[in-house]
Amino acid sequence: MSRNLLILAAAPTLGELRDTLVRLEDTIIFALIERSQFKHNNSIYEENKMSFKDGYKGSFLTWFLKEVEHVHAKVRRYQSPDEYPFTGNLPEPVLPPLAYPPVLVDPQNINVNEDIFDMYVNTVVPGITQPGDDTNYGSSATRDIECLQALSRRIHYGKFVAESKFQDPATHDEYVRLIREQNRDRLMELLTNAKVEELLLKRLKAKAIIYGQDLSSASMDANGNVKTPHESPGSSPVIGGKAEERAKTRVDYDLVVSLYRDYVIPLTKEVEVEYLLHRLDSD
Ligand SMILES: O=C(O)C(=O)C[C@]1(C(=O)O)C=C[C@@H](O)C=C1
Repeated sequence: MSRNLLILAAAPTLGELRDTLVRLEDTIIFALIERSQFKHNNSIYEENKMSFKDGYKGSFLTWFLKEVEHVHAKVRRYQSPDEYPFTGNLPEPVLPPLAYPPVLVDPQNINVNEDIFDMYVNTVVPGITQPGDDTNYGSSATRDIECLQALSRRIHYGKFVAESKFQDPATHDEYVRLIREQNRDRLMELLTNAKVEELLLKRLKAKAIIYGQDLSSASMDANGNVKTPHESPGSSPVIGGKAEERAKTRVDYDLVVSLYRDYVIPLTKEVEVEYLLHRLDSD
């Protein structure tokens, strides 16, 4: 179960944090499925492709992000320690500040959203969408923002994960020693748990396959019951399946797995290491 960051008396446990990361897998997979129903619509991402009546210079997506983040900043989104904006110069909230318990010690206010944005626009979108332009720019960019926000939240959760590892009595002294040495490589080794990563990738593949199935009339019998794999060989669930089977799911499950393996987990670990390297700055 995940916990409300506002009512935390102490740092969440590693188990609680991992539960939140598991839940965010669902959010991310569904957001990717939502985006993949529209074509690539590359015009959204090109700088100065569209002319804005308000004089803005940049891409349609960055303009949209700026507008959305302005509204969200006003309702205190970026005061929450697990929410990080992609744009700058945001307005002050219209509501009084909330008192978040000081769980994180984050003097640098580490924010890797630039890397997340580049990875998402240049690798994820071309991978999950069909090429071409269907002019659904607003709808596509709305889904893009949902994907970006979910990825950003997941990756910056690495700060909480790092804090709980730092506070774990079994490894605390070792972390303190490595932080004092500013030993990035050893910190990376110490915080890595290969077994957890392996299980995560297996679970993610199963989820992407199951959530990605199209339960349309072709996969139902006359009574509206879902056909089991042997009744409907062509549209069977495809755990361990081939490329042509993969194309029948709403999102390419191999792509979801490689997104996590090559970007989401490494960026989370990068956030963890950066956080730890600065953990003792104010001591
Ligand atoms: O669960 C952890 O211990 C984490 O640090 C999170 C995470 C991940 O990104 O999912 C990152 C590093 C570990 O090797 C395992 C998993």
